[in-house]
Amino acid sequence: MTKGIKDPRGKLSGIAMKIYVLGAGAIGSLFGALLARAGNDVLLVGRRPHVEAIQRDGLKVIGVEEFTVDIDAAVEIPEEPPDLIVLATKSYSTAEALEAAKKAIGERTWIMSIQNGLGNEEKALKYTKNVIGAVTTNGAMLEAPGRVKWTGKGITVLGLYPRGRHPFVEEVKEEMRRAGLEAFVTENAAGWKWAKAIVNSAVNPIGALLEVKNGYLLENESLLSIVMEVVKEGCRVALQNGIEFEVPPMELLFQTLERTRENYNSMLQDIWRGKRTEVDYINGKIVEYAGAVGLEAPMNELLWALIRGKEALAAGGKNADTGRKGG
Ligand SMILES: NC(=O)C1=CN([C@@H]2O[C@H](COP(=O)(O)OP(=O)(O)OC[C@H]3O[C@@H](n4cnc5c(N)ncnc54)[C@H](O)[C@@H]3O)[C@@H](O)[C@H]2O)C=CC1
Ligand SMILES: CC(C)(CO)C(=O)C(=O)O
Repeated sequence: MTKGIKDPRGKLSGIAMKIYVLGAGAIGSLFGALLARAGNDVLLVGRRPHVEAIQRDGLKVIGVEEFTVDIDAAVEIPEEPPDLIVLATKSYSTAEALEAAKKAIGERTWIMSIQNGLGNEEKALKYTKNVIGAVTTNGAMLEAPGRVKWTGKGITVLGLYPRGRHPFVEEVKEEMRRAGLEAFVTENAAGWKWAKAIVNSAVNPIGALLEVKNGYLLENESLLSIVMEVVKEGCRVALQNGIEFEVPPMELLFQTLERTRENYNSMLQDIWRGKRTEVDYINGKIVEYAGAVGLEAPMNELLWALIRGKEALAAGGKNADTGRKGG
């Protein structure tokens, strides 16, 4: 287990960054564990069962790599401003999490969203101009309190949000690389966030409605053509909103489906757990941005409504086709 010696300022001596992970669930705990193992002063801010398990036994990482890290964890964010807040809640928790964290957002504090969906960085920009947008294709799952599974090694693209460059972004990229995360800087963070959201807007709801692995969408011709039409609709909305792409979403779609053939997507997993999904911040946001520029987004609108309906059924514990209780 790694643990540094705190200096009078409360920073671990000779440590690169003081980092709070706000919303330490699956992906936040993975990023936090890796950054802590690399010697950063990391605090995970999460929910009680997970926090207490970490305080008792450290945080165990399994899957791609296996290690245990002795890392600070708390249910409340401290007032002392860190260098970096990694925003890792689900998108529907962002507003509340940031409002609760505002006491910790100092003049020099940066906020980096590693979330899926649209609108998170805009919420962070209400508190500071120091915002980084990041897209990660790493996969993580919280197996139990105090234990996170690194389910898939991917890349993380990060940049000053909405676009541009800043030396601090390069520093974060270097820290992520030192931590064993494959990280790259982009000057077009907004374009990457939109490209990922457009891929999610097509893959997640269709995979969730049919309850199939991502690979099935590749193998079934008629389904793939629908997925591609949803991607095209999202691209039209993005371009009309002035978004440019470094990687075309259609290319990212096929890369993603190939790489994650065996995945049940996160929206389907949330539905199976009877949890709220992020559909409002994926398909819902695309519908909102379409309206803002006088466009219609009928496919996103339909998928948004269908997933809301499926969420309601799952929350009520009913299975649509039989009406029987449970899965
Ligand atoms: N899990 C994954 O493999 C990946 C997730 N993402 C994205 O990252 C974001 C987080 O996803 P997950 O880690 O899977 O979700 P999660 O639900 O496992 O983790 C979020 C955690 O934040 C906690 N939380 C919410 N509000 C809080 C607050 N105010 N203070 C403290 N804790 C709070 C929740 O209770 C939860 O434990 C989502 O936008 C997701 O789409 C992106 C890539 C991969
Ligand atoms: C890329 C994809 C679709 C992988 O499953 C994902 O981001 C998710 O499941 O939310």
